[in-house]
Amino acid sequence: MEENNVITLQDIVKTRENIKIGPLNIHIPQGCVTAIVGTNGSGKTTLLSMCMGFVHPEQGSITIFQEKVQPEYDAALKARIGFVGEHPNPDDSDLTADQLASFTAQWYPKWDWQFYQHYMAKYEIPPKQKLSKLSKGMRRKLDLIIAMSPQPELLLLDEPSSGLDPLSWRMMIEDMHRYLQDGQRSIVIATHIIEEVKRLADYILFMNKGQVLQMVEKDAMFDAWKEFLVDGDAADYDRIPGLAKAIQERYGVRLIAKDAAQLEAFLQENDIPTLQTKGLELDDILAYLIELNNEGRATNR
Ligand SMILES: Nc1ncnc2c1ncn2[C@@H]1O[C@H](COP(=O)(O)OP(=O)(O)OP(=O)(O)O)[C@@H](O)[C@H]1O
Repeated sequence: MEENNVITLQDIVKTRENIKIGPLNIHIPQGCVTAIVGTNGSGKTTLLSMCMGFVHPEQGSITIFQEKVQPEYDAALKARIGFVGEHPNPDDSDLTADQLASFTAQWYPKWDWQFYQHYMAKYEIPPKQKLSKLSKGMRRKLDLIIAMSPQPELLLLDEPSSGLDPLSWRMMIEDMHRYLQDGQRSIVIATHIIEEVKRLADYILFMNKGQVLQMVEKDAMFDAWKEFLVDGDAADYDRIPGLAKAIQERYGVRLIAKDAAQLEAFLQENDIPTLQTKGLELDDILAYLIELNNEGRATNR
C-alpha cells in the first residue's frame, strides 16, 4: 500500500553515457531495512543520488514520505533524511569533525549533540583533527555519525562500511539496529557485503545494468532459493516446476531451485530421492537471477 512506503519510484528513467537506468518502479517499505544489491555499475549510487535530488531523472517521479522529490532544494524534506554518499565530500577536508558537525547541524532542527558526542567517543574519532588527516575508515564512521545525529526518519547509505575494520563494522551493525528500534525508521543501504545484507536487511532489491531484477523479502528469498542434488541427467529436469537451473555434475545433477517448496513437492510426487540439500548464498542467487533475466525467463517471486 502506498502509505506504507517510505520511497516510491514511478517510471524513473535516467540516461547515462553508457547505460539507460530504468524505467524503475520501486516501492520501499517504511520501518524496514532495504538492501540494494547489484553488480558494479548497476545503478545503485544513481538511484540513491536521485532520491537525494543530486541527480535528476529525465522521466518519472520519486516520492519520499508521500512528498514528491522536486528538482529544487527542499530543506524540510532533507531534514528528515540522513545520507552517506559513496565518497566523502572533498570540499570538507579542511574542516575538523566538530566544524563539519556544527555546519551540518544548522540544517537539521532535530540534531542531537549528545548523540554525536557519544558516538564520536565510542568510535574514537578525534573531533579536532582536520578531516584530510583522518583515515578512510575514521572518515566513514564520522560520515555515519553525522548522518544519524539529526535523528532522521530515513537513512540512505551508499556502501557505508567500506574501509571499516571488522570490530567497527560489528559496532555499526549494532548501532543501526538501535537506530531502527523506533519502529518507523527506515534504512536503504547499497552494499556488496553479503554479511551486512544477512544481518541487517528485511528486503533486498536486486539490480543489474540499470534494471531491477527483483525486490524480495530476505527470509522468503533464502527459503525459496535452494540447491538439491539428485541422480540422473540434467536434461531430465529441464522443465520441472520451481527450477532455475539444472547443472550436470559427475556425481549427479544439481537442481537450483528458485521456488524450493514447488521443486521439493515435485521430487516427492515423483519419488525422486534427494541426495543432498543446501541453501544458496546471496551472491549465487544474484548470479542466477542475472542468468534468468538474460535468458528472458521470468522469476516467480
Ligand atoms: N556522473 C556520471 N556521469 C556519467 N555516467 C555516470 C555517472 N555516474 C555513474 N555513471 C554511470 O552510470 C552507471 C551506474 O553507475 P552507478 O555508480 O549508479 O552504479 P553502482 O551500482 O553504484 O556501481 P558500483 O557498485 O560500482 O558502486 C554506470 O554505467 C556509470 O558508468
